[in-house]
Amino acid sequence: MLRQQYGPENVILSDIKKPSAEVFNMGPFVYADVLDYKNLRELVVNNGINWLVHYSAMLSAVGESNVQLSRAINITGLHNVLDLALENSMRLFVPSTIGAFGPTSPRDPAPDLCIQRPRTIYGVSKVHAELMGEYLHHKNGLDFRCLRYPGVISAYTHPGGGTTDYAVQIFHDALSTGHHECYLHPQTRLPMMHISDCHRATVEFMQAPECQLYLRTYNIAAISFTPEELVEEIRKHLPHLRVTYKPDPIRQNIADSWPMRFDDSNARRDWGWEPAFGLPELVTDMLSDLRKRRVSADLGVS
Ligand SMILES: NC(=O)c1ccc[n+]([C@@H]2O[C@H](COP(=O)([O-])OP(=O)(O)OC[C@H]3O[C@@H](n4cnc5c(N)ncnc54)[C@H](O)[C@@H]3O)[C@@H](O)[C@H]2O)c1
Ligand SMILES: C[C@@H](O)[C@H](N)C(=O)O
Repeated sequence: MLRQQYGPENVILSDIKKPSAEVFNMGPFVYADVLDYKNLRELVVNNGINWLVHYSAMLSAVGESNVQLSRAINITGLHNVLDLALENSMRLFVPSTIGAFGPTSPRDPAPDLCIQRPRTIYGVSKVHAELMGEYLHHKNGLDFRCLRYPGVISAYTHPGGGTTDYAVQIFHDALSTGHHECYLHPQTRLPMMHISDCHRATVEFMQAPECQLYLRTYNIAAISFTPEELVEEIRKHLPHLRVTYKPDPIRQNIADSWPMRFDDSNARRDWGWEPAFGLPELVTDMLSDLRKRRVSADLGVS
């Protein structure tokens, strides 16, 4: 989306992992480790970067299995990015998450401002990011912007160690084996969002004039569903889909501590946030995208 608006050469992607050939050929891609401050600084200075979108992180479930690494990437990495943004007067976007709330937060819905006592290192690091960014905004004028994303559902990448991963994996399974084993209880309700809505929200928020922003961290919402409801919607397209439930105590415990719905009324009021994808649209789009991808990769479709 950014490359369409600003020109492919003006948006540089980075990671520590080699991208797919498709991503690599779309525009500039560089290696950047968020733990290597000198390298980050070189990239910013040499390329005259003025916006920084900081996605690198370890997600909730995988974070619990390596707390030290998660702390390094999510907290030390964030500090590097904050310092860099301040030093070079960049606009900085950092995503937060439904995981920034905990069992003592209001869950249905969770408002922007309420008790936040998450019980995962991921959640703790995201609350830290929200607070550090807001602190540097008020103290030093950093143009820090943060959206709390729901579980994001995309056909482009495989799930990366989160608690909401089932809602992506189920589409892959539905089109391959026709069987999905779900690690959450069928009635576990969580806020979710199609990747297109997530990208559009991020770009619209980054482009919003500062005078419209009464908060620096906003909830954004689109849909909220349970595994059972998702299965019912997928079965409208693939009636043969078989789902079994085998709750994983770690991920179930995390999901039970997160909001069931998000209150995003402030984002709607201040900068005009409006989601486009409901559950039926999300399911239709995911199945059609994944079908095309499987066919072009010469994989069968169940
Ligand atoms: N996916 C979701 O449902 C969701 C929901 C809410 C918020 N978010 C946030 O969005 C961001 C992206 O999430 P995602 O789902 O793409 O996660 P992901 O795990 O798929 O991707 C994280 C990326 O960070 C990279 N990374 C790891 N260590 C790094 C390092 N030292 N330096 C540079 N890069 C490094 C990884 O290589 C990977 O490409 C995260 O900040 C996450 O908290 C995601
Ligand atoms: C919700 C989000 O932050 C991520 N998908 C996770 O489950 O960890």
